[in-house]
Amino acid sequence: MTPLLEVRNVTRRLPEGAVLVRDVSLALRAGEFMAVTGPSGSGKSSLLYLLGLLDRPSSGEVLLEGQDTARLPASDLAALRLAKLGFVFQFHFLLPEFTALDNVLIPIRRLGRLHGGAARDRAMGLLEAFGLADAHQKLPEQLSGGMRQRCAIARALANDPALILADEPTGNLDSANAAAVFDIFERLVREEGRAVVVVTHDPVLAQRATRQLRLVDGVIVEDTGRG
Ligand SMILES: Nc1ncnc2c1ncn2[C@@H]1O[C@H](COP(=O)(O)OP(=O)(O)OP(=O)(O)O)[C@@H](O)[C@H]1O
Repeated sequence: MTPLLEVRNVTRRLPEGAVLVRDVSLALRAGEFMAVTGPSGSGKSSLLYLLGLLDRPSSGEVLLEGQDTARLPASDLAALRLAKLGFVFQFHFLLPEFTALDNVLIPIRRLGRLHGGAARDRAMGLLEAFGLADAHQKLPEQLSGGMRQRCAIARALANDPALILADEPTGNLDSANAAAVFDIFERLVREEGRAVVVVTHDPVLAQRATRQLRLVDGVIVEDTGRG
């Protein structure tokens, strides 16, 4: 079966020559939960941006559902990200002037597959699933840190992406809220068959993933899912 996402011999070099990611190849399938670990500056975020079509490799291929993305214009990449990928970052990036509900509704409306009540039902369903039903009219600043990050995850799932990419999503959370975020990721993988890639510094949380990818100096030094 075609992998959800495949990168082949991907290198990302800065114009002045520094190499952030060097000759990385991997395939990611539905139902995989992959933790990306490695020392600070080892290229974890750089790799995640390449996997998420937020950045382009200097060389190598990035295929989403078998489609080569190399020559797609930026607008097509943005459309693919909106429809097929969900992102969660260390900082929630919720829009401060919009309610929790509107933050989840905005990507649904931008994609335009669901309208009116159906769009609202989808957004409310996600907020309910993450314990935010009663908070749907609150602004981000009125939510706790854990609630904000769960709202950011609800937003990442708004358009039903097959793949969720998370960069240090628990970096600003206490251990209970961090564990709750990983509980959600496990559920998305086990019960819904999505794929999750999570960059984390936390070795205990990383062990909850089903696949471990370790980077040093932009190179994969361990990938338990290879083979
Ligand atoms: N656009 C850029 N311009 C210059 N340097 C960059 C750029 N992007 C990344 N870097 C540098 O490349 C290296 C790899 O960065 P990256 O953020 O991918 O590492 P990381 O493993 O995610 O690090 P951390 O764990 O500290 O977040 C770092 O030394 C970083 O400072």
